[in-house]
Amino acid sequence: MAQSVLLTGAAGRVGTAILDGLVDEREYEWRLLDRDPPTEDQPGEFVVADITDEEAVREAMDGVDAVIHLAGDPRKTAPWESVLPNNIDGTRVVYEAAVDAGVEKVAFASSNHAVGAYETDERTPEMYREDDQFRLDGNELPRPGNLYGVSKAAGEVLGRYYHDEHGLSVVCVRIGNLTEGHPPVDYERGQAMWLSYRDCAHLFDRCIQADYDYEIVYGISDNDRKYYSIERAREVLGYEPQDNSAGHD
Ligand SMILES: NC(=O)C1=CN([C@@H]2O[C@H](COP(=O)(O)OP(=O)(O)OC[C@H]3O[C@@H](n4cnc5c(N)ncnc54)[C@H](O)[C@@H]3O)[C@@H](O)[C@H]2O)C=CC1
Ligand SMILES: O=C1O[C@H](COP(=O)(O)O)[C@@H](O)[C@H](O)[C@H]1O
Repeated sequence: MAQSVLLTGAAGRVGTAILDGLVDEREYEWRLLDRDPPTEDQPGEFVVADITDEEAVREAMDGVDAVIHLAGDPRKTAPWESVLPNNIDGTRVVYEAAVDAGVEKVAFASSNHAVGAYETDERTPEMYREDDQFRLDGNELPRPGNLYGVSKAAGEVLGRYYHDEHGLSVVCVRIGNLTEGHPPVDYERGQAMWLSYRDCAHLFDRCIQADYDYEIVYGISDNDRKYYSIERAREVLGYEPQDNSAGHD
């Protein structure tokens, strides 16, 4: 039987990359959720709801095997008044409803900004370059450089709690810079953390398919320039990225 997957934040950029890459490739039964109604035909049932609405999220979770949780405020400048409800409380609501519905796995869209403060003046810009050996691998403590990053670190810790106390399988994907078609231009940091649309779709597909307990992995393509290791994503999820920001100049 096809696995049923709830995709929150389905109308956004990451949601679009995932759906574009997987709809014809995989026989998932998609349930899509976003507070913004769809503007075109969708490949599954579309629930218009806010993730802070506990009852609506519970209903959307019914019969679901796995959740890809993307909904939230993605702005690095997002104020506390927005990240507290949308990114922190909304994420708690999603995990809680997943546990209550007996969902097996949740993949949480974390961010490079959960660890942005590792990019110190002493390390940059050298760490964005190919010959630099500095790597973050997911074992380091969060070190956010803004309140958005704090909210993503909170989502990761909530996932740890729902795994340890309730047995939910959780993978937190610290997504780099998702840009369609080509890596960011004239932006070394963005090139080091580029995630192509097809690698993004493949990575979240692996989050649905693989078995894990609690994991933090980096979501970037196989870039020559990098300061995030993708080894854990390869080992645990079977992630095999095809793109590289090198060679796009
Ligand atoms: N695009 C990127 O490069 C990166 C994205 N991320 C994370 O990935 C996730 C998706 O990001 P994007 O697709 O780029 O953002 P986006 O803004 O394009 O999509 C987010 C979607 O979530 C929905 N949403 C926001 N708050 C909601 C709420 N309270 N209830 C229901 N729906 C809500 C919005 O309507 C929107 O469709 C976010 O959590 C973001 O923090 C993390 C790192 C990098
Ligand atoms: O978490 C996010 O990170 C990406 C990349 O960060 P940036 O500081 O290099 O722009 C960002 O584009 C995205 O909007 C955000 O959600």
